Amino acid sequence: MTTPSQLQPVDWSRLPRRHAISAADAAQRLVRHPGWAIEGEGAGTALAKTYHFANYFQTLAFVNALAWIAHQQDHHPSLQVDYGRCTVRWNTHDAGGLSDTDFDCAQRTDTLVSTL
Ligand SMILES: C[C@H](O)[C@H](O)[C@H]1CNC2=NC(N)=NC(=O)C2=N1
Repeated sequence: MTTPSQLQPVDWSRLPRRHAISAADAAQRLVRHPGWAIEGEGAGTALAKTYHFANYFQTLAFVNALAWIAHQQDHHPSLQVDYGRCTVRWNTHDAGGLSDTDFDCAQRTDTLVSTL
């Protein structure tokens, strides 16, 4: 039987360094990410989107699949989980705001949802 300890380790050293991007730059990038919104300000600025699901089980299945992306990318979103929806907020605390990684992970989240 395969257990999590037998999975290949993720080589996080290959991930790009994370730099904060300006509010103007973030607003420009947002147009390429339908349904996502920029919330908050300063270090608390986040890229947010709410996804809707048929029931609690499907919502949690999404959360578990997203956990794999978070693990691979070494980037961990804030999640608000309700019965049939989940709000995902990407923010880079290391950079004190938004970074390329947040937009990359937003795209990965959309791609995941499109395959569920
Ligand atoms: C040491 C570790 O790589 C860092 O703390 C990572 C982990 N996960 C992270 N997740 C998020 N959302 N932002 C970060 O800056 C971040 N940094």
